[in-house]
Parts: sequence; structure tokens; C-alpha cells
Amino acid sequence: MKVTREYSEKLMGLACKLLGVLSEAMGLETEALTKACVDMDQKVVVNFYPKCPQPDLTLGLKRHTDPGTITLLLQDQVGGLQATRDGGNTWITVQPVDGAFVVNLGDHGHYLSNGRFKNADHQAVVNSDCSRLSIATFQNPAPEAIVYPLAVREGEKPILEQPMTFAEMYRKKMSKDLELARLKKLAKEQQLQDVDKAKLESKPIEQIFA
Ligand SMILES: O=C(O)CCC(=O)C(=O)O
Ligand SMILES: [Fe+2]
Repeated sequence: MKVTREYSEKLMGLACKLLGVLSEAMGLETEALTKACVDMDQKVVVNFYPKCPQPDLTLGLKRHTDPGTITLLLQDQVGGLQATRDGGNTWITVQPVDGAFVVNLGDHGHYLSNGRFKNADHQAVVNSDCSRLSIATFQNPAPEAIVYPLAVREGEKPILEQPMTFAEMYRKKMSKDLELARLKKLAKEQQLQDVDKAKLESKPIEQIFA
């Protein structure tokens, strides 16, 4: 309990420093991102990925972007975190570095920068030899914080049509994910039906009614 409290306090401090650096990198005042979060919320999640005899058939965590401002990820030496590059075309493995955090930009950070800073598109794979552990610390804005680009440069268009609260942004993301999962399931079922149909069609009629 004490360790968790100390860890989360230390990471809150680190996140605030990083948000300052990130604000400056975005050409904004140092406090810009922390102010945009209104009240910084934090979730510490421990991910455990048991070893898997057939790692090619599954994923530890499916492809996603984190919804919040930034995520600080501590991974052990096993490795399994992958992120895309080339606009989502190639997967690269984020090699573990002992004692280092991976810092991912989330959707909130992406929107505040008007899309100039990309939200990390990532997934976690499993492996057949070792189990793996990672600790993700999500730094999120307050639910009522307004999500909208903090600056829109000349010649750019705002990435969002209108401002919304983080709670609304989160809800939209979740319902989009659910809809995608539903469509995927439907497509799979359709594919299976098509395979069954093709099998049936390739059989002689007397076998079908045998
Ligand atoms: O375990 C990892 O490397 C990734 C974890 C992650 O992406 C998450 O918890 O959102
Ligand atoms: Fe993630």
C-alpha cells in the first residue's frame, strides 16, 4: 500500500514535469497542458501476461491508443510492447531499457496539440518462454476538462469540430470501439457462413441429403 502510494506520487510529479516539457515543445506556456487537465487524474494498472504456447495466435493487449494525456509505462526485461510507425503500416518493438519509462502520448494530448503530436498506436504481444509484467500509469484530465486544440497554427484546421469534455470524448471512444468489435464479429460470422456455403456448394447433392 505504502509502496503504491509512493510510486503514484512520484509518477504524478514526473508526469507534471513531462507535461511542462511537452507544452514547451508544442510552443505553449509551460503550464498549458497541466492547466488544460484542470485536475490531473491518475490510474495505475498492472498488466500480467502469462506465457503462451502459441503466441502467434493471440495478443496480450489488442491494438489501441490510450485515451488520456500521457501514459508512463514501466516494462520488465521480457519485452512485448509494439508501436506502429509509417502511419500505422509497420510495427516496431519497443525494447525494454532497464529503469526507463516509455512515455506514450494519449488521445487527449493528441487533440490538444491539434494532431501535431501523435497518439501512440500500440499493442502488447505475448511469448512462449516467459510471462511478462508491465505497469501502466495513465495521467488523465478531469472528466469535465475541455478537449480542444490549445493552439491552431496558420493554415491548419482544428482537428475537432467542436469542444467536448473528456468524459464525452471517452464515451465516444468506447462506443466506437464497441461498434468496431461488433462489425468485426459480424464479418467473421459472415466469413464462416461463406466458408460453410462454399463447402456445401462443392459437395455433390446426394452427399448433402445423405
Ligand atoms: O504492457 C504493455 O506493454 C502495454 C500496456 C498498455 O498499453 C496499456 O495498459 O494500455
Ligand atoms: Fe496502452
